[in-house]
Amino acid sequence: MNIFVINAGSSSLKYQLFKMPAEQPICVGLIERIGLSGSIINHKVFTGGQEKTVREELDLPDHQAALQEVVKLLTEAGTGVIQDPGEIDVVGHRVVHGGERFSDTTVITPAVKEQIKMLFHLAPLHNPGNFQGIEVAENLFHKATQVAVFDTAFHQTMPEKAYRYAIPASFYTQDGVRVYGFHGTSHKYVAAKVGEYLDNPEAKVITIHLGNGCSMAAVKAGKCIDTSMGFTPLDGLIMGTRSGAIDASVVFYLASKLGMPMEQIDNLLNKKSGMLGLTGSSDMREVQKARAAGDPDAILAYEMYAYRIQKYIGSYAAALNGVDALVFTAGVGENDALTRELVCQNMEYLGVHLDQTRNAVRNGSLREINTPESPAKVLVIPTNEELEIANQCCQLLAEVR
Ligand SMILES: Nc1ncnc2c1ncn2[C@@H]1O[C@H](COP(=O)(O)OP(=O)(O)O)[C@@H](O)[C@H]1O
Ligand SMILES: CC(=O)OP(=O)(O)O
Ligand SMILES: [Mg+2]
Repeated sequence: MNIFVINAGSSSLKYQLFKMPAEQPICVGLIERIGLSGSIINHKVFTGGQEKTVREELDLPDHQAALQEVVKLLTEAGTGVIQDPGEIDVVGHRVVHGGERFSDTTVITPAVKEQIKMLFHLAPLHNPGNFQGIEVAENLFHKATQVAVFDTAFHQTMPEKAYRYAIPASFYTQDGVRVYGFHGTSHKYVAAKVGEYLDNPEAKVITIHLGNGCSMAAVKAGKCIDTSMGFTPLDGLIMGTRSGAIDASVVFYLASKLGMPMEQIDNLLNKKSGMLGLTGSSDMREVQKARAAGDPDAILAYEMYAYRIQKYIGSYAAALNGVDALVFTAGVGENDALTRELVCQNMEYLGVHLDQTRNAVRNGSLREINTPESPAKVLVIPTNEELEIANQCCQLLAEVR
């Protein structure tokens, strides 16, 4: 069975074609810096034991433009891997917000699409792009079964004390205002890898997903017990363009004292804040360069970014009653040794001891970066949301057939 997976993040579009259940990748692609100048496409094809990479640089203003490029790469001579769209049996879509309605992987029907559309305002950087992906895929691969895998699903195991807000209950029961949590597919994938690596299915793990969007999860015995994003992907950590946790009164102040319309405040906190607001760039590679050049804004932004993560580590260690492993994943978590170093400073009280030499190594596989004596493990685990989505599609279709 050929499963094509589309993972639209806020700044990126990732896609993979797999032969399942063998988990054999046929092509893998990553488009970065969507919406910024100089978007980068990396498209890799695996045929007959050989690997061929195509790299392109062009300006892609939005996810729609990015998807059009993907379609070209998939089908054109030289880069293509399919002759006929009918070769794709299933398209697996990452959908970020599933609301209260979707806690499991689901086959996409017109009613499901309607629901995803109704959640646009709760995930403005994501659900619209996810929806576009579904529409493009339905047109292109009209014979394929379209499946949605929700970022919110893995967090459904949180206890009520973790997912409720201390506001009158009717806002939860009638309006669904609660913590949902996001990046669930990634947290689930890396937490499972830690369980295997430690050979301890009961492990107490803190997963730290640092991409353009950033979130953490406290995971006990493979199940999420708390997470840092909330009702929407705006809460918690400092991100590429999002503020993360902020006193709600700031919103009232901006509205009533400064006269900012709600839409503008929403835009400010989701798209103009975080590292972008603090330094002028949402791309951690650029912030890192500025920091190395002595830019005080970049130095402070790095400190704030790491300090926020440390505070969540402390609270999740409390929630878990200890920690067996910290896991860094996603674009920044996998690649930025400096972030990992700053986060792991002053963590001896938790038994976290980072090994600088191991931390500096860069490769694409699971690696341990703590000292040999460190009671807690510190791991870098490349996430693979696409593979997790492909596996979940297989499981769902085995159940419904
Ligand atoms: N070598 C690197 N060093 C530091 N940051 C990096 C590196 N490579 C990628 N990143 C950062 O990863 C982030 C994107 O991560 P990713 O997980 O792809 O994001 P998303 O899926 O949220 O769009 C960007 O901020 C980018 O700067
Ligand atoms: C939910 C979220 O923030 O996703 P991403 O990091 O892919 O933008
Ligand atoms: Mg992502």
